[in-house]
Amino acid sequence: MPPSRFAVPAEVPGLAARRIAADILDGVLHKHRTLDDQLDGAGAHPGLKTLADRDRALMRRLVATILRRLGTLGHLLSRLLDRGIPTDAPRAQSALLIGAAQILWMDVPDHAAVDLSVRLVQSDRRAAKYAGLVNAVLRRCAREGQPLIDEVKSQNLDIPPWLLARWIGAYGESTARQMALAIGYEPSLDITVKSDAAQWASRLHGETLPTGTVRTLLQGSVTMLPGFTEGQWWVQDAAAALPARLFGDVGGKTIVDLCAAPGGKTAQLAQAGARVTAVDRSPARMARLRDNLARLSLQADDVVTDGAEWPGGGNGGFDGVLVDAPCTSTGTIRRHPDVAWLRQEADIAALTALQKRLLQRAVSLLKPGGTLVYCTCSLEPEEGEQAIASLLAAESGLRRAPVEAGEVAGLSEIVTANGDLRTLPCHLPHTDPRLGGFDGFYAARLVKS
Ligand SMILES: C[S@@+](CC[C@H](N)C(=O)[O-])C[C@H]1O[C@@H](n2cnc3c(N)ncnc32)[C@H](O)[C@@H]1O
Repeated sequence: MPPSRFAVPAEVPGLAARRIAADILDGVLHKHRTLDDQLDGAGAHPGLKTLADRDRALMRRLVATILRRLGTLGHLLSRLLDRGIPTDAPRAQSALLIGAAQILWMDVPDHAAVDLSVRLVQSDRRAAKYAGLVNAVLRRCAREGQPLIDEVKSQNLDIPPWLLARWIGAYGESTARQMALAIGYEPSLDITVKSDAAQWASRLHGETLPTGTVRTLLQGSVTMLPGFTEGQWWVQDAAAALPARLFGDVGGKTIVDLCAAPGGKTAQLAQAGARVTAVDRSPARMARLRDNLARLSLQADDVVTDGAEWPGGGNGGFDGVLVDAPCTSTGTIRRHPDVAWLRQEADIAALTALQKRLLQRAVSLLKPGGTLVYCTCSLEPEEGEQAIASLLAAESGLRRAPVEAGEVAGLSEIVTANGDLRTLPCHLPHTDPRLGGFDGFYAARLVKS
């Protein structure tokens, strides 16, 4: 049997983390695989298991930084390379990106960043011939990189042009550029607590947002943090925590969560006393929902099926239905920077068709007087405002129940003129920008007559 390449003895410290980062980066950029898919579950990179916690955290941060700064890095390398990035050796490209990102944005000494990238190319058959080039370009990057990226700071190169153009169309030039700027910062860790937010904010070295979410800059594995194993809280962006609250008092009510996994909103509803039926099409994601609920000691019925086809429980309708629909996820780019480069404009049409089917089914599952909450983590109006406008135009038995600012901690800037929620990455500004911002979410509340 050939020796595993992850079992090579006495490797230079830190090289394995860079090699795995290069593999994962290649996965996103050349094989169109998501980061989630490569970091967790059955498709996870096999080398991850061999890394110490610290190296694994560094590797994740490195890949996320590169994807968050990919447009700027591409511009920089094109300025430093006379003949462009070598196209016949993907490892040369990833070694350049890895080296430059560490030099410019991470706390890694320049000489170590250059040396590790040179070793990366030397250990790849096709890229080895570029070792001298990688060495020279990264040394230049250490000397000249910062002024070169400062020159293009205002151009928002890290959001793909098609997407930035859409945001300018939807939100105006100034807001769209503020959104792009906010997405450039590393995201905080946001946590929904079962109770006593102030105590958990103190224990997790964070702060409590006006909406009740605990926000911290702690890094590393969340499973090691106090309260995780005890099931006292779960990870959930502050904006993602808002839609489930639009049902108001759910104690004893029957609520279907039609796209439920991995269960953040199911957990909120169950914690608030609802009798929840969690539906999701993905068996793997539903397994995560079950694990999460078990850790949190919360109960929900679960059904693995296509929510757009699910006939319901046959009990004459539910008090509430939540549709947290699959979407382009462009509101989550700060947390999932691969989304910016994997999504294409054509995806929007396919997803809006699915969102429409799920909404139609949700309406039929409601009893008269029941409440429908629809939300997406997308910044694209087709998946938010326009989806609800079309539904209201088609269903005369539905009316909007406008959200009041008082229901969302008085944050009137996140309530639209129609009474829907629209959070943006540039909302919730903070003196430390790493502690500011929301995921981009849309939510509407409708009532069946
Ligand atoms: C935005 S995520 C839901 C997140 C979840 N509500 C939470 O708060 O943790 C969308 C989910 O929809 C599921 N999904 C996609 N198409 C579906 C369908 N036709 N029926 C039911 N679930 C679907 C996906 O598997 C995914 O888990």
